[in-house]
Order: sequence, then C-alpha cells, then structure tokens
Amino acid sequence: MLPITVSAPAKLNLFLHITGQRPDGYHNLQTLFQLLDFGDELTFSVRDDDQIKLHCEDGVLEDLAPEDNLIVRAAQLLQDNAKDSPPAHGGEGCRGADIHLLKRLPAGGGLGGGSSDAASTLLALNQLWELNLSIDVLADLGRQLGADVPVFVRGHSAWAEGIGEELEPVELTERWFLVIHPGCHVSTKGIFSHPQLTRDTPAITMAAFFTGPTRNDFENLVRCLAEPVDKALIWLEKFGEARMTGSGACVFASFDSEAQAKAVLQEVPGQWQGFVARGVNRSPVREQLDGLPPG
Ligand SMILES: C[C@@](CO)(OP(=O)(O)O)[C@H](O)COP(=O)(O)OP(=O)(O)OC[C@H]1O[C@@H](n2ccc(N)nc2=O)[C@H](O)[C@@H]1O
Ligand SMILES: Nc1ncnc2c1ncn2[C@@H]1O[C@H](COP(=O)(O)OP(=O)(O)O)[C@@H](O)[C@H]1O
Repeated sequence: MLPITVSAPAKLNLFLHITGQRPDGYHNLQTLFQLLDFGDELTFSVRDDDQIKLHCEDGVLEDLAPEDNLIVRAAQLLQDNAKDSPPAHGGEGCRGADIHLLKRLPAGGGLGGGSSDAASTLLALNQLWELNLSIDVLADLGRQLGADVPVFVRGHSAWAEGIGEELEPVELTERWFLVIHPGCHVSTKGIFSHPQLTRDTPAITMAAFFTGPTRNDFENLVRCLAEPVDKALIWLEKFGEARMTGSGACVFASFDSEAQAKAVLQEVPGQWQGFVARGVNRSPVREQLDGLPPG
C-alpha cells in the first residue's frame, strides 16, 4: 500500500453559545463550525510491525509526550477497535504506521488542529489498513478522543449542539478569512472551568443565527485574562467584525475576496502570526479519501 498524504483542516467557530453544563461537567453548546482549506499535513505509511511512530520537525509539539499526542491516540484507538478483525492481507503486524506531521496550526489556538489531526488519522488509517469502518463508527471513535473530533471526521461545515458532536451539515457562503494568532495559549479545559464563564445563554434556532446577534461566550472572559487576544481583536476590528474562535486564542474576520483578506494580512503587526484561508463546506480530506461506506 502506497503512503497517503492528507490535510488536517482548521475550523473556526463562527459563533459559540454555552447553553448549560451537564452532570458530567461537560458543557452544552451551540456553535457553527466553518471548515477552512488550510491546516496541518499528515503522511501515513504502513509498517511491517504493529508500532505507531510519529515523526515531526524538531521543536514542534515538543512539550507533548508521543503517547499524549492525539494522532498516536487516534491510531491506537483504531488498532484496538480492529484487533478482532483479521488484517486484509493476512499475517501479523500490518497495522502499524509511520506518521509524518507537518504542523502549521498553532496548538491550543481554537482552530481544532489536534482534533483535526486525530480525525485525519482515523480516516487515513481506516483506508490504509483496509478496515472499511463507516463514517458513523469513525465519528464515534473520534468523540472518545475529543468533542471537536466528529466534525472533522464527518468533514462538513456544520451547526453543532450537545457538546459539539450533534452535527447538522450546512452550506455556507464560501468567504475568505484572515486568522491571527496573538501568540498566547488558552487552555480549553481551564477556561471551560472558569467560575466567571457565561454558561446560561438561551438556545437559539439556526435561522436566528443568520438574522440576529450572536457572540462567542468565551470571548469577553478571555479578553480579560489574555491581553494579547484583546489587543488583536481591537486591531482587527478596524477592518471588519472580528471574533475569537473556540476557546481562543486565535481571532478572525471574514472578507468577500482573497485579495481583501491578503491586503489586511500585509498590515498585521510583526508580533503576531496570521494566515488567509478560504472557508469550505466540505473538508479536503473527505474530498480526497472517497470510497468510504456511508455512515
Ligand atoms: C471550545 C471548542 C469549540 O469548538 O474548541 P477549541 O477551543 O478547543 O478549539 C470545543 O468545544 C472544545 O473541544 P475539544 O478541544 O475537543 O475538547 P475536549 O478535548 O473534548 O475537552 C477538553 C476539556 O474541555 C471541557 N469541555 C469540552 C467540550 C465541552 N462541550 N464542554 C467542556 O466542558 C472539558 O473540561 C474537557 O475536559
Ligand atoms: N497533534 C496535536 N496537535 C496539537 N495539539 C495536540 C495534538 N495532540 C494533542 N494535543 C494537545 O491538545 C491541545 C489542544 O490542541 P488544539 O486542538 O490544536 O487546540 P484547540 O483545542 O484550542 O483548537 C494542545 O494544547 C495539546 O496539548
């Protein structure tokens, strides 16, 4: 089997309302996931043993032990799930993989990079190991890795409820986004457990999103706790409506054209990283890995 190279696209949360907290501590939310055509890149090749080896550039994710990396965790979960079905080509040990990661998305940026890496791993190894698992099964495995993984497995921009796993695909006008990383990191777990987080926003309908005011319920709190996020939002607001994605720290604004977004990118102050990407309704990974049985 030849190696497979796939992308792991970023997401933006076009809005994010926290509507309550569940007995298990997780929060119910409403959000609109917008997939982007920009992300990490992963190359998978089958090993002739059963090991999962992750390779990435020196310094990238160096604080993370390999066994904690969502890529390795996704591959192991898939291995465990498939251990009772014989390998397609017979014999032992063709369910190992060498995985090369080109990391472009800032970890903990609210762009879902780790979750998308995990989803792309499930999708690519399902194909490479010839497991033939359905998208529903892969999305359920993804959910065990993180609330944001299923949307990347299903691979469509989506309206989400529950903890982010109840998904309804949406067709959004494909706009251009400028995304700025203000250089700080916001812990998702930490901010979800903050006593001052707004947790009681009334639920809205999808129609209300398109006509009424929405916000990101993390934004005001993160602005107070992380000054670089506040500064980046103030700067970006000069060019249009600026908002934070997920639990931060990245902020974004949308534009009608690539040229407009790139013109603002040129102006981004040197202390911040930025990129321009197109909003896409369908994930490039799902476009690439066709032939999966329907969920
Ligand atoms: C906030 C969002 C919005 O899309 O994105 P990010 O900012 O992480 O990109 C997500 O809800 C993040 O999803 P994800 O990053 O997969 O979270 P998980 O790994 O499942 O959970 C990390 C921690 O966040 C908390 N958590 C997560 C999701 C949720 N609906 N309620 C929660 O309370 C839990 O404390 C959990 O231990
Ligand atoms: N492959 C990975 N890429 C990025 N982060 C990862 C990965 N695997 C595990 N993580 C952990 O997940 C956390 C959240 O990462 P990420 O999904 O990029 O951000 P966010 O949840 O803010 O969108 C990181 O801080 C890191 O500790």
